[in-house]
Amino acid sequence: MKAQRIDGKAISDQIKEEAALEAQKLQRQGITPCLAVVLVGNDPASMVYVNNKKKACEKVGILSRSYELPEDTEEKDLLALVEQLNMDNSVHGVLVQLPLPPQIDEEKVILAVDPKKDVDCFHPLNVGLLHTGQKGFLPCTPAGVLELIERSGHTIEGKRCVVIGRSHNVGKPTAMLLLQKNGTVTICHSKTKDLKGICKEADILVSAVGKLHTVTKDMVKEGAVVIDVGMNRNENGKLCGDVDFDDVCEVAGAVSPVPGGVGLMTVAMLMKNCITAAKLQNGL
Ligand SMILES: Nc1nc2c(c(=O)[nH]1)N[C@@H](CN(C=O)c1ccc(C(=O)N[C@@H](CCC(=O)O)C(=O)O)cc1)CN2
Repeated sequence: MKAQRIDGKAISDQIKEEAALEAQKLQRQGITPCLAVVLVGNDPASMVYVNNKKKACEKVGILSRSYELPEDTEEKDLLALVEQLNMDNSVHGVLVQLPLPPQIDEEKVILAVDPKKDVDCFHPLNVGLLHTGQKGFLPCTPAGVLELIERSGHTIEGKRCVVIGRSHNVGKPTAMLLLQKNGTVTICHSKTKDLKGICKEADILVSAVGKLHTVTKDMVKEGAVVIDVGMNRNENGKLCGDVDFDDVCEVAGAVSPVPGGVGLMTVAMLMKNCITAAKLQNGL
């Protein structure tokens, strides 16, 4: 059996096209959606991601405003910038790229972003809305995981879903979204006993660990949908996920690759959230 390769490029392009149509509608009403992107320091990966976000904005018709601060920026200066962006009515979304340098408390910065402009959906108020099933932003990477599953033709309702990883920004919210789609969800982590046995039961397996070779073919049920959220470098510096892609393709029904999978969806879902933010702030 050869698994379907889930095409994150095609699906993310489709979502960006949908966002572009929404942006055009807003433009016709005199509203230009605007995202402020704040980058602190010179982390090369963060610079690539921020650039990808700016390019996506351009493609969709969202204005992006870029704020690049030095590595030694003090926490109070970053908080002052966030506050200024919160108060600026022409800015609909505020995003501070993570990770931040060690002198800055990430939690404080997340709390400082106005929940109405929190297009990352990291603020506890938005996390609370998500967990109680209320309307609001959806966290970009987890929402991207669900879109990859559904838009590649797979349903979640009634399926056994296993998420490996319990991070606040990816593992937990992904599990929550799968639950909201009526999946039967298990979260596994570093202390889980019999990881292999639990994974082998999964119809939908999501790996968000950040460790090479976390998922091998002996852990995968025949025909399962496997979504790889990992972002790792192998010994040659090549970007790889958590899943042994070729190996797992021999048993799975569908697998998302890295690169070309969830990462692209993160940016596409961010575009959707920027449109949502612009609409909400204009009473639409
Ligand atoms: N404020 C935020 N910070 C971070 C987030 C986030 O959602 N908000 N997520 C990650 C990084 N990230 C987005 O910021 C991100 C990671 C990967 C990709 C991506 O397009 N990946 C490509 C490969 C790109 C490459 O070659 O390096 C892929 O998987 O195909 C986009 C965004 C941490 N910080």
